[in-house]
Amino acid sequence: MTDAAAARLSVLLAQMNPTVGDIAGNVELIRRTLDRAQAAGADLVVTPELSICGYPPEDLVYRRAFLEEVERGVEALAEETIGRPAILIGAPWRMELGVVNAVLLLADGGVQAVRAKCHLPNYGVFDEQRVFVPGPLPEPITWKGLRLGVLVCEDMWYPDVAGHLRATGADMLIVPNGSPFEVDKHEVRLNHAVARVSETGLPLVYVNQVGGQDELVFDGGSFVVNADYALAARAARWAEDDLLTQWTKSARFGTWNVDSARIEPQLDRCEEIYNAMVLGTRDYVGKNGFPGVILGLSGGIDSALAAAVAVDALGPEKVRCVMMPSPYTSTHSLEDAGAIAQALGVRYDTVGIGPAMEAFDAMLGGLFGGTAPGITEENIQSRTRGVILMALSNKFGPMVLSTGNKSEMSVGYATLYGDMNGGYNPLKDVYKTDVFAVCRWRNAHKPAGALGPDGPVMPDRVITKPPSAELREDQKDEDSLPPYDVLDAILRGLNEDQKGVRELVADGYDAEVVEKVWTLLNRAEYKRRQAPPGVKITRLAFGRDRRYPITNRYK
Ligand SMILES: Nc1ncnc2c1ncn2[C@@H]1O[C@H](COP(=O)(O)OP(=O)(O)OC[C@H]2O[C@@H]([n+]3cccc(C(=O)O)c3)[C@H](O)[C@@H]2O)[C@@H](O)[C@H]1O
Ligand SMILES: Nc1ncnc2c1ncn2[C@@H]1O[C@H](COP(=O)(O)OP(=O)(O)OP(=O)(O)O)[C@@H](O)[C@H]1O
Ligand SMILES: NC(=O)CC[C@H](N)C(=O)O
Repeated sequence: MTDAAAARLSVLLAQMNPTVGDIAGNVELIRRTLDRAQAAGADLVVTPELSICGYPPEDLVYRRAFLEEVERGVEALAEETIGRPAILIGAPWRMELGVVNAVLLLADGGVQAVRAKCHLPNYGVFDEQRVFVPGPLPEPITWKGLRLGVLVCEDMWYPDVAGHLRATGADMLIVPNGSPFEVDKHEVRLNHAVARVSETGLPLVYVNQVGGQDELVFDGGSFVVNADYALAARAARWAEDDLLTQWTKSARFGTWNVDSARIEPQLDRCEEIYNAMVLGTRDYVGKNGFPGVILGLSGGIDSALAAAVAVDALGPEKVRCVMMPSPYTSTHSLEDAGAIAQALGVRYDTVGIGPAMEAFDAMLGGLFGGTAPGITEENIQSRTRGVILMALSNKFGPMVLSTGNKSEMSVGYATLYGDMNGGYNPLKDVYKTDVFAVCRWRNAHKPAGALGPDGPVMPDRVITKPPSAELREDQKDEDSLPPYDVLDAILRGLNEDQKGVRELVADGYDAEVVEKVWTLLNRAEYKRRQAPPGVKITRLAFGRDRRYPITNRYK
């Protein structure tokens, strides 16, 4: 593509994994992408939203030095474009109206154009109105005779920006995104894209970020929808990808369309959830510089899944598991924990907690004299395990993974400063019923890019036996909680669907059970506020998605 009369164009969708705040590192990533794009013969490279600083930069945007470093990075990249492909990059950008969430066209050695995001999302996990000002409706960027209609992420979720670009002569819509993962969200994105194509008659290029950032994970899945609504290209999910697309201009209609590109397959629900946990864990551990992780392996399903995720994310040599039996630990738990460690190929140690339990009984006996043993003593077991894991973390450096699933985090069935210890929790947004399904799925499949074993990662018995915390004789989770299928259905109603107790009772759930779950859910807010971060998977994850007061008398 060299001039206005040309009818061919090659666009590279650069689905990259930037690190928030690592401007030099991200500039280098973009520079290398530019090298590959040039080698592949691309005319234009499109990178994700705020690609130079990573998304979301949050309050870093308030810092002048940060914005200045971004500007220097942009200048350096602009110089790289002499005699090379042009590139659209995302950057927080100082303008007269304030700091905007911008897209810049770098070409021929300079910044050729700047466009700002109009719709700043401020719901769910997003807080963009806190740090950015909205831009005016953008007009197309003229480049080599083409009119590029650039809009940023949330701008694609409404008709007005695309409509204005169409009205002002855009040839195509190009959307850089920082769109975090939620189960089934790729369909939602595609539906918005097709709606914009249908309203404007223009093809649409969607480029998403990939990678983990604290509680968010970005799943990639960049794509192109042609003007006839056909999906013309789709990049890999859950991995960096350069998706090269070849475009031609129809001599008859004057429209641009992709006529050759890869279309990667869709994934099923369990594979999505599993990949989200793996990438979230890999990037949290890697981007925060830990040599590996350590976790308590009980022989139960939650720690088995956390261990499998960690091994698939980091490789077995970076995962350490510790069995910490008490007098209540069953033989099958010891056998199963050993079998899981063997299947995963991880270092496995055993540290019994019996001596600590006796020591606490002796130390506290004088003060506890005359009281019946109960939850207090059970929590001491959990806390002893937490102390052991934190000691190993301090001594050898691996970060502790905590393993509480979303059902437990909802009702507060976890011990503060005990099994809630940890730096990151891969299962935090996965309900127990999904834990079962995902374990079955992983035992039968190994996802692309996983560093763990090809075969099963845990014995079947770990999935089929009744869950138990083994904090006293013959304890089962279902002694104190409704069966997990009922509990999770009620929790999904209360959490993701924002239903009230009365609505759930009208849906057929037992009033007493719903009341109990609602009370437990509210009461556990203080625990969740002290819980480690974990990857967002559902429409409503605990964390920024759900901001409830701790001190709260609303019934
Ligand atoms: N509003 C509030 N704001 C701040 N702190 C508050 C608080 N309310 C209580 N607290 C504090 O929290 C303490 C209670 O919390 P905590 O010490 O954690 O103890 P607690 O929640 O009473 O007990 C732990 C629960 O988790 C269950 N558990 C434990 C371990 C594993 C599993 C499993 O199934 O995997 C289940 C166990 O059966 C029990 O129901 C109170 O003693 C008080 O100090
Ligand atoms: N005997 C044990 N040895 C090592 N770690 C343990 C042991 N018991 C509990 N833990 C740790 O504490 C976490 C919570 O354990 P608990 O058994 O109470 O609950 P759970 O939700 O049933 O988890 P799991 O399914 O992993 O057993 C476990 O996931 C594990 O990391
Ligand atoms: N970065 C954004 O603007 C994200 C908001 C958008 N609705 C999404 O999740 O895809």
